[in-house]
Amino acid sequence: MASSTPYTVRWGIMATGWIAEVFTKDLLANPAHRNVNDVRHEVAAAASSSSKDRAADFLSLVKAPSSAKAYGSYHELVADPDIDIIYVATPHSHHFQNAMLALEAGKNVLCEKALTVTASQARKLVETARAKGVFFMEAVWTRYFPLSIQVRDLISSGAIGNVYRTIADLSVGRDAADGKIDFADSNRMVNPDLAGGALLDLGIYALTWVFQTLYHVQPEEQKEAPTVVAAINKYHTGADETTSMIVQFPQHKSHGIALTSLRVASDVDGKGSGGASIRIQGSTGEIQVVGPAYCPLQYRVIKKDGGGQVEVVDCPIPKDPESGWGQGMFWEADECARCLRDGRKESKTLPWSESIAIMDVMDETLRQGGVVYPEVITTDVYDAQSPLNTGKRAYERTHVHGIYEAIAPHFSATRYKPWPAVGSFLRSRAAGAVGLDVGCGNGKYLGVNPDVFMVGSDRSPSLITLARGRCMQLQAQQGNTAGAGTGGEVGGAVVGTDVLVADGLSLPFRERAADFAICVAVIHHMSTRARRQEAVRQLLRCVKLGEAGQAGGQVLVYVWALEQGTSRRGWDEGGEQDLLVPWVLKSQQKQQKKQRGTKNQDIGGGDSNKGGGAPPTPTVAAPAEPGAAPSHTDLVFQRYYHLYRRGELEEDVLAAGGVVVSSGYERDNWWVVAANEPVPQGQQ
Ligand SMILES: NC(=O)C1=CN([C@@H]2O[C@H](COP(=O)(O)OP(=O)(O)OC[C@H]3O[C@@H](n4cnc5c(N)ncnc54)[C@H](OP(=O)(O)O)[C@@H]3O)[C@@H](O)[C@H]2O)C=CC1
Ligand SMILES: O=C1OC[C@@H](O)[C@H](O)[C@H]1O
Repeated sequence: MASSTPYTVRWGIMATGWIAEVFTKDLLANPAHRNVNDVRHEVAAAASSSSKDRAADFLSLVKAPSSAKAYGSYHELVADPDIDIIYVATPHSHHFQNAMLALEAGKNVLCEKALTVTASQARKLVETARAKGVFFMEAVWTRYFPLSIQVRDLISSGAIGNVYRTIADLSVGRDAADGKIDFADSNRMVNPDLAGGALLDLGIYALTWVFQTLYHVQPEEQKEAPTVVAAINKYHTGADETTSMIVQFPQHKSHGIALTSLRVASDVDGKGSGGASIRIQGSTGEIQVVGPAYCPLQYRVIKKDGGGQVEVVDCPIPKDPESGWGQGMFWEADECARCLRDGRKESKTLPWSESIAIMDVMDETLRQGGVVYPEVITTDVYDAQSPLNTGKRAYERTHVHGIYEAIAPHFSATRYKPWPAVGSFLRSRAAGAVGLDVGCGNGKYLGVNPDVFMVGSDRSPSLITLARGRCMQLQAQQGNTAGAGTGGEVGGAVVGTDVLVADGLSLPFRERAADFAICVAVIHHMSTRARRQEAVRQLLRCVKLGEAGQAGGQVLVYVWALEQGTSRRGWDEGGEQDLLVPWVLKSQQKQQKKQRGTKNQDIGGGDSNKGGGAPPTPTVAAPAEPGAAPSHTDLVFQRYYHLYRRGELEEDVLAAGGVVVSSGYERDNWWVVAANEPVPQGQQ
């Protein structure tokens, strides 16, 4: 119902990435140019989890009005009373926690697709929206296109008879010559930490077409949840690269074939020569939808008795002539506005139950294909302080990963002696055992026991380059010139080492692959307890289980202690546990002098594994650790540490599902030897 004064919705934009930009520019396009006069949109604020500056830059990029506020955290955004609805534009991995943050704050929410990582998360969001009495919708923009509305209307009117089959494909050909996919492993498209993979990002659109043509149009009382048979090819990161689903509605005698891939393309030459990517097949005709499944611009109707005539309907996206902008995302925003205006909590075009039904299909598909995402992104337990809500990732990126990248050579030059207790642990491992060194830094532990096979991993590519050099050196020393990662028999001793870049929170090793693992001075760099516990869980996952009465694989973990009463640092019981600790990069001249005179016993929380982010901006000559005052030419990098209090590491082992074999304190560090719960005999 149109009124003379358009209903105005004030939007808060959560995240500042690609789609946030596209959507926000669409919000700012004049609705009159798409013949919409009953609603309008205002951009009230944007928030970045990285910094307030980034949010401000985003607002100026999209040309938001100067009244729009910039926030440096998602928490501040959802607390703003001048916002009616939050648009969640973070990666899929974050949707559950971020949407929940907004719903819990009593905000209406439009959340990007795929709604969540799991169906159970989607159900929790819906329950919360219902309990809070707020509007909530999944942002599948395609549903609100005039083209989609026309196609659904044609089906409902019986224009092609009973629809028995829909074939829908959304695939992008990013196959690379070296067998890889043309996305960096860290990219959200293939990174399991960000719920990457073809299905959740692209397959959702193929399923959208299956659902809006076979399910949405079913009469309410006959709505039928489908079954699914799926096949998945996994990429080396663990995300799905090609996924095919047969979605069956047995009572309606219909099949949906939903296809998606990062290897092959729906539009093979980028010119549309591949034909329609969606075919909706009815008893008396067929509708073909042309263009990418997320943003099709044409459909064709072919009737069985049409004598070869094809009706072609173009549905262009109107642009705002002033800005030249218009991408078609404004239609879903208009739907949100109308729902808010009319007091509706869910959209009839994409009801909650339908989003959940689609998530159920995706859940089952991932299950059948064996795709497993990390717990931190699949949990359906809301945590306002989850790193997904606080942006601690950015904090670690700045104060851990980036720093190790920047200081790697200096760090390595001062960290070459194995800690004695770690050395003893390694030397006591059985000959032929396979061990992991998670957060291996420059690889100083890799050659301690030449009778075991060691695989080192680290988050920092620069440190791994140094560690790789160390592997080569070890093998050369032992007469094996074959190079790192090869192993071989040398003078009776077996040499086997290899190194790779990997994040301690998503280790690429097969479950139970190792006999033991070490993780020295790594976990204290993780900025939430959940992440620290997840790191322990990952280590335990990689080592063998023990049968009743028999020890399984052991995991040695070292972390920096809060109780450092005897050290010069002055930290002790009851003090602040989360600290920034300076790393002073001495001016070159001083460094050379120091290295010549160094007797580095090298114990203390100075090692790390974390690296790979953007290089941090060091300060010059900030106060350093007591006794190490920097001069004005020194660079000072602030590294983040969580200092463990007595007993905390053991608690984390238990929380991660492990058992404590032994534990103790050694020179400013707490350590623990952990293992998995022994498996009762006969159950292994
Ligand atoms: N409807 C559509 O056509 C499209 C929808 N999408 C959907 O939008 C969502 C975002 O995709 P897209 O914009 O391409 O992604 P981008 O990587 O471009 O942006 C994601 C943003 O999320 C924030 N963020 C918070 N935590 C993280 C993290 N750990 N890693 C990366 N980013 C983080 C960042 O903003 P900040 O630092 O400011 O917090 C970042 O800029 C996805 O769910 C995707 O499926 C994507 C493209 C098209
Ligand atoms: O939603 C989307 O549509 C367009 C694609 O390029 C993008 O990867 C996806 O997120």
